[in-house]
Amino acid sequence: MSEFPNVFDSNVRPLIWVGELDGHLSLLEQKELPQAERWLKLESAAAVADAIREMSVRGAPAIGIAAAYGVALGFREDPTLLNEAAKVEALFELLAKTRPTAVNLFWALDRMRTTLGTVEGQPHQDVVARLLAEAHAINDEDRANNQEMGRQGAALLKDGVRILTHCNTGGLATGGYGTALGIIRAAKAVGKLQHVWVDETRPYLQGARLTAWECIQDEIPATLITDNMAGFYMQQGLVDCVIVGTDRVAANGDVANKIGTYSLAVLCKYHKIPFFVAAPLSTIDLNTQDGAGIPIEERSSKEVTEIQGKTIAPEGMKAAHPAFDVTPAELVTAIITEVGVASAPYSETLPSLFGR
Ligand SMILES: CSC[C@@H](O)[C@@H](O)C(=O)COP(=O)(O)O
Repeated sequence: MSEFPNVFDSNVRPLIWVGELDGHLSLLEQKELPQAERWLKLESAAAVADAIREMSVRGAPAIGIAAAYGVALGFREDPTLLNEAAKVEALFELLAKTRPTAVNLFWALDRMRTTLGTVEGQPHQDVVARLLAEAHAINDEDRANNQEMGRQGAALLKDGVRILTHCNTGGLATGGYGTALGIIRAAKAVGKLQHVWVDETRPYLQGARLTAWECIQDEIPATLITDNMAGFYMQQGLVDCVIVGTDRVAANGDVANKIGTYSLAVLCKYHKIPFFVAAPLSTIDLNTQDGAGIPIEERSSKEVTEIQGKTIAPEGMKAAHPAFDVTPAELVTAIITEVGVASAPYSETLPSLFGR
């Protein structure tokens, strides 16, 4: 049994620091959910980098939070980093190279680098303490931002809403509560939610394994569907809106998210259904002009030819696995953030969320 507070509620938090300065990062192993609830004990930057690369932790905000703890652990492990700039660069590179698409990773590393700049010349213990405090802040702020995003998003929805969602955007993908799934949680909390259609999200099955798990824990009324059923239920008039998360929003409002998101947006356009994107400010990348500038991660073809270690395609069959796609801004009804809701023209409304 887990030594942690009940994870089977809306307090699902995949990243928990245990102990003080000499403690460790406890990470809920997402590859084993829903079959097993196992917590990994991470005590080094390399272990954190592996956990991100191998998807023991995944989801844009959660990747960023893990990387922030990775920086703190890297400095704790090796006091010589204080005097060797090349080692600091190697640490940041180790973490930055884990996954390319979610901008939260780079956002969190930038924030840790800025923090590092404020403790120059200080004793090792103090530097580690400051870095750890920043990682905690990133973790806690993300959760609070998700709750606010939930409030903002729920206000847009009608009573009795039936929502379709893709991938996993819940507590597991964040510091807690979730982005798109956070809005769904909030809609339930205010009594507006009728039902959720959960896309299984081939090939990695984040919907079937993780979102379904969170819905069961929180008693969110939901039905699991395969990705190719979305159009069927829209045609039947049983979907009022789609809400998804995102790994990176470009300055023009193009949205990168889990492969299959673009197809949903096109279906929404045909069926005249609102297509909402939940994005904390940490996922909005004003430095990337449009979707063409967003790197799309290509993952192992085995994740397509195998399901949970069992081969489903004939030996020798090639398979492709772009892990994300880009939905053009023109298909996005609104982008819901913790500081407000943006709609087209995004090149004007997104900067204004940052007070620009
Ligand atoms: C809050 S989660 C938003 C996105 O990160 C989510 O929709 C997603 O695409 C996750 O992809 P993953 O490959 O599982 O890390």
